[in-house]
Amino acid sequence: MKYSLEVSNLTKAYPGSDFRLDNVSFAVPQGSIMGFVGENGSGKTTTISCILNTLKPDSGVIKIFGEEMTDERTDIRDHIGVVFDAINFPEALTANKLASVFKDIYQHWDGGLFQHLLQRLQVPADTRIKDLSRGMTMKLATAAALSHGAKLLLLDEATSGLDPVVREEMLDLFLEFVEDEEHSILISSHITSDLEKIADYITFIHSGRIILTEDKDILLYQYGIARCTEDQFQSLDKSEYLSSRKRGFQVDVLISDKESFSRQHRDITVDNTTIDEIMLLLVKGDQ
Ligand SMILES: Nc1ncnc2c1ncn2[C@@H]1O[C@H](COP(=O)(O)OP(=O)(O)OP(=O)(O)O)[C@@H](O)[C@H]1O
Repeated sequence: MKYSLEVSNLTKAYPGSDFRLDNVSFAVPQGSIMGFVGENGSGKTTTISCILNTLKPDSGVIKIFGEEMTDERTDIRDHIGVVFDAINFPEALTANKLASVFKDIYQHWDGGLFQHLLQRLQVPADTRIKDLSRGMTMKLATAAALSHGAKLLLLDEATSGLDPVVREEMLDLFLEFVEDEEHSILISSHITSDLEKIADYITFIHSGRIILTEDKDILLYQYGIARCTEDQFQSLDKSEYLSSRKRGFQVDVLISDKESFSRQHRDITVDNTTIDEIMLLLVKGDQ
């Protein structure tokens, strides 16, 4: 399998902070969308900043399109499109002015595509950025990220705070971006329903550590939550589940193969699960 992004044993500590990225490893296959989820402060932005080389990792290797990202490889950065939650475009500029700046910065800037995306997303090209709504600014940032020949998009909370209609438009664009099987996306988001719609894989991070990377369809269709009584739970072998969480008189148990579990335990109810529930059980439950 070819990978657009490979992160291996990445570590990063901040002076004066207890937080530490702890041997973070995961990979984004070419042509796919990887959802990156974790609670506030789990290390998503730190990881993405290290990938972008805007933050210097303490150790670890980051490969983009199979090549190691170093300070010198500015050419690789040209192929990475970025949309962050806090966009910091110069506020006095309009989208059209921004286009003339990007034309000089990016070797592969496609002005026609940028105008097409502005029209499609209904972003006014002659309004100053400071007068655009937050949704408009995020759409503008996305149009820019998609217009300089990027093959890998890094999206850090790019859809947070946007209404469902705008989010749907953005998700459609992301799906179209990866359609040719060459482009890939790493997207961090707290809106896990968005990731359920578009992601091919999900990586969970907790306290600076990767706790699970899995195919999304396996998570949604093969994983499950067994709703056990205390007695039923006590009868289970630890090898049969990933995590458990007591809730009143019930114990929720995360299992990785609900069909095989149900065959073994016909008396236990097993529900489908969601990315949110899996995260809760992995983070709050007992392993
Ligand atoms: N410059 C810094 N100096 C010290 N600590 C920092 C710095 N930047 C981030 N941190 C800490 O590192 C931890 C991880 O932060 P990070 O922004 O990577 O988390 P996140 O998963 O992106 O969170 P969120 O979902 O809230 O955006 C947090 O505890 C944060 O306070």
